[in-house]
Amino acid sequence: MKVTLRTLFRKREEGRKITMVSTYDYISARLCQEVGVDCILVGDSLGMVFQGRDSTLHVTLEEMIYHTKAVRRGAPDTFLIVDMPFMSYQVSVEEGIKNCGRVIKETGANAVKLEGGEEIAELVYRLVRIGIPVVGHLGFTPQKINTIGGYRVVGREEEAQRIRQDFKTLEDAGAFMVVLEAVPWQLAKELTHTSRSITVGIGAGPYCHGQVLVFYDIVGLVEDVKPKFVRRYIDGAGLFREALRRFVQDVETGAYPSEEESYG
Ligand SMILES: Nc1nc(=O)c2c([nH]1)NC[C@@H]1CN(c3ccc(C(=O)N[C@@H](CCC(=O)O)C(=O)O)cc3)CN21
Ligand SMILES: CC(C)C(=O)C(=O)O
Ligand SMILES: [Mg+2]
Repeated sequence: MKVTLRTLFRKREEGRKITMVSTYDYISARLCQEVGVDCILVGDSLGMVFQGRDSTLHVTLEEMIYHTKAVRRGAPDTFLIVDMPFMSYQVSVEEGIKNCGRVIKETGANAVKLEGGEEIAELVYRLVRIGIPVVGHLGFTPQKINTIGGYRVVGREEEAQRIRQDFKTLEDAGAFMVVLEAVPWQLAKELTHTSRSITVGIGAGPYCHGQVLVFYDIVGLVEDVKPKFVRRYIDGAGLFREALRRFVQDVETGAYPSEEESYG
């Protein structure tokens, strides 16, 4: 069954949690759909996780489109959200609309995600009226790493009021969902309980309507960063290393391939 906006809001109304995974490829997307993940986000975290960059700032629109097409082939029925990359929607409302429109037309995604609050409100309003569902992203917003000044919780003390205001502004502009990243759980709880939209937390505590993590974090393949909020469900890197070691050993010793694994 295809996941739609209505499915997601029905889940919210019934008090059932919404699941989202950020991933970038066909194989992992297939697995997500198979186990019933509601939403896949093609996150611009691919700049760090897939490309090995030290921030998300270098990712291009073409790269996001390329990965989204692969993910869509693996997960045709999942609600698919594309993270709009840095500088693809900040220059002007017109350019933002053009780029978001391209993404939707070329990839078959269902929605776009934009970082920020008041500064993107006009764009959010226009997109929603055009017919493009918008996901907001508040708290720690990686595309502002250089002004935020590194990885940290955003929304303690005076910053909380800014986030409350931005949250309301996004909802008023028509955002149907808001990702809350690295905000104090008390603030995420308050926003969730006063919201019309769907809140999805990452490092925002247990009270959001849904939770999102990066696929490669969930399966323990990311070893260079381990934010406090990540739960690694298996030691993927350990399992993969072991498999590779055995392959190398088998080739070197002649144990692979056998005649049965060959063509006569
Ligand atoms: N693999 C991966 N998972 C993510 O969740 C993720 C990315 N990459 N890249 C894009 C953003 C950046 N994120 C990050 C990356 C690192 C920390 C981190 O190192 N946090 C530490 C230190 C915090 C501090 O210095 O105060 C932590 O303990 O949480 C947090 C969020 C979340 N997103
Ligand atoms: C972690 C999620 C929210 C994200 O923005 C990403 O993967 O880029
Ligand atoms: Mg992102």
